[in-house]
Amino acid sequence: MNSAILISSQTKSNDLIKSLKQGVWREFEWLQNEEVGIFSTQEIERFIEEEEIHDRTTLTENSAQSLKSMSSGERKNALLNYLLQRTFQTLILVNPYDNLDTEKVGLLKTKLEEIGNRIQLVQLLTRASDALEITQSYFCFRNSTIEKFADRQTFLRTQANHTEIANQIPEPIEVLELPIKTLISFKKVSVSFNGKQVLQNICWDIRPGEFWQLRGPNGSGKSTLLNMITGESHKGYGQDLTLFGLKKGHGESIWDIKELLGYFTPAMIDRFRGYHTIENMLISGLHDSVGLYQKPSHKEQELALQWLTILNMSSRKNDYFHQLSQGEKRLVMTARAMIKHPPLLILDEPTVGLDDNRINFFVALVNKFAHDSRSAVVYVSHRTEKGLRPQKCFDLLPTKEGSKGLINIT
Ligand SMILES: Nc1ncnc2c1ncn2[C@@H]1O[C@H](COP(=O)(O)OP(=O)(O)OP(=O)(O)O)[C@@H](O)[C@H]1O
Repeated sequence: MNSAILISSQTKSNDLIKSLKQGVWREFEWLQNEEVGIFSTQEIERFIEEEEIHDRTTLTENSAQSLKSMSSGERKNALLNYLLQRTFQTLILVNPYDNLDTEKVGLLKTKLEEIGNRIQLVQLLTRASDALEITQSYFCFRNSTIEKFADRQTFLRTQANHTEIANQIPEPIEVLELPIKTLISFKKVSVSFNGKQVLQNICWDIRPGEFWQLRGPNGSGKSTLLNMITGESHKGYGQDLTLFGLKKGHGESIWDIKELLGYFTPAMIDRFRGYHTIENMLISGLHDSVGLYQKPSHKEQELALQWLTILNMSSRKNDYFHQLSQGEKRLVMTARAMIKHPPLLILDEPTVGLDDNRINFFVALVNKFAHDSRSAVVYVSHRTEKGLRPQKCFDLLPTKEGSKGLINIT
């Protein structure tokens, strides 16, 4: 029986999977006796860790490329191919389309519908609209219980409506103004890896206050482009790339860049292991660290409280960050990236894994921030996020000679 279970971004999917396999839920008791494979981003992260720490290349035995250096789409394919070589009777899929471009989502759906005729699929989804057409029974995991829906229509009706944020975005303590007209300037920048051309003659200027969406299919070079801005990639050296008025490779340090940048990508949370309160986590955005390592000032605490009020978390300022759900952590980390109104804010696929309710709130927050602040915003996403209002899109269009860039005014 192919099933879909709607979960929220608060749900700890690993715990839910464990309880499903242990037969805690009557509706899924049959899972106890099954060979179960798991298809999720967390599983991919686990295999990457195995590769890095133990040098085990389970998913990439027949590939010249490491799992870590693969794009999200390539990683998903590697995991799916691995799972399909085993003899599982059931596959549990956790948000299988996260990080995939529209074409890959279509291909994966076709593949899963075909697999769903042979083995059982249990989909754990934060977005109701992701449920496969071949799904036969629909559930929701809410208040620690599993509830059954009468049919697909009732299940789909759970999707929330668009929301707006009424509060003004809090002003920063210090305004970071740069006396320049262009924050970032790529002029005919090209990148290749091991002879494979990824980016070709990219020209892109980001000016103060602009709201961009960066789009492109899996592997088109979005992260490669962003990594040249954040300093995570050395591919910008020797090219015509200007970051905050400084030509790349002319003495700028990673700290100079960090000061001017707000950045959030969900992987930051997966790698973060520290113990900090939510309040301190937010304030750490003013100090360019993840987690606070000094006593916060009264002004900083006041500012954090204003942000927590926007996030509807003001009563929880002293809770520990690691105790939050995935969705709550995302919101706190996004606000952390916004708190100092950096000249440039980069949000890299921030809504992956969030549920429909939270996505609506998140989109409203980003729209509001882009509108109220003087920060430029670059928002990376495969999905056309309903309600998001970027002014311009930078589209990467893959060709045999690497991706070309195209600017679209929305
Ligand atoms: N360090 C590396 N070594 C080899 N190849 C790499 C490396 N980094 C990126 N690539 C390759 O460059 C291409 C672009 O990767 P990138 O991660 O920038 O794409 P992306 O558009 O961000 O993809 P996705 O949407 O899937 O995250 C991919 O084919 C990827 O495998």
